[in-house]
Amino acid sequence: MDTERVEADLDLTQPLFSEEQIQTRLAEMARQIEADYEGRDLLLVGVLKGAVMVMADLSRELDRHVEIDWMAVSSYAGTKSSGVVRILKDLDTDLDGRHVLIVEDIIDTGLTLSWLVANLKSRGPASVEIATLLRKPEALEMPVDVKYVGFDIPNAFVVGYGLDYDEKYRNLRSIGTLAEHVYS
Ligand SMILES: O=P(O)(O)OC[C@H]1O[C@H](OP(=O)(O)OP(=O)(O)O)[C@H](O)[C@@H]1O
Ligand code: HPA
Ligand SMILES: [Mg+2]
Repeated sequence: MDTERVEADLDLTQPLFSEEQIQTRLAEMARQIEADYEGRDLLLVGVLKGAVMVMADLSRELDRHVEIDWMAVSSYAGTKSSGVVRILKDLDTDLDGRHVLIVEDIIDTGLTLSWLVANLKSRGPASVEIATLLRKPEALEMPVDVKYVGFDIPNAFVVGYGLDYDEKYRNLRSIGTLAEHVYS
């Protein structure tokens, strides 16, 4: 299967958001972010690897200067959150006095982001907010205060546009739900 084109896997997914729907929503979020951070420096912190596509498109939609940095944290094995968050790669940037906007692909249980927000807040930033493309309200286990949400989605495993199952499907332009028999 790995040698076949990624579209061959599309029969395993149900479409949820098209490329166009994603880009339209990101543009709306960008307008909000531009207004809210007017006159203030802004540091975008992307969470590897899932947020790569959101960061690329959201940051280019912003009509202003931003800095971009990355963290890699991991809590997932397969389709289940382990609840234990590890830093795999830390920021290169000192957060002292900075306005930080975390850019994420998805908030599922909230374990990753609740941990990450607390971690970044301990570094003396002026502010820490979250922008996520997707959120699963029914899956939330830890409360997370999210300022910018693209779409609230049902509690099913989704792939595409950065989101993976077993490191695959990240390069799909659209987002779909993965057929349950693939991972159960
Ligand atoms: O709200 P939660 O239940 O904590 O889940 C959300 C997190 O899980 C995914 O990352 P993952 O750990 O799979 O790493 P990846 O981005 O490299 O795929 C996703 O990108 C979020 O960071
Ligand atoms: O639904 C999901 N899909 C892919 N990765 C994820 N990480 C948390 N939730 C998800
Ligand atoms: Mg993942």
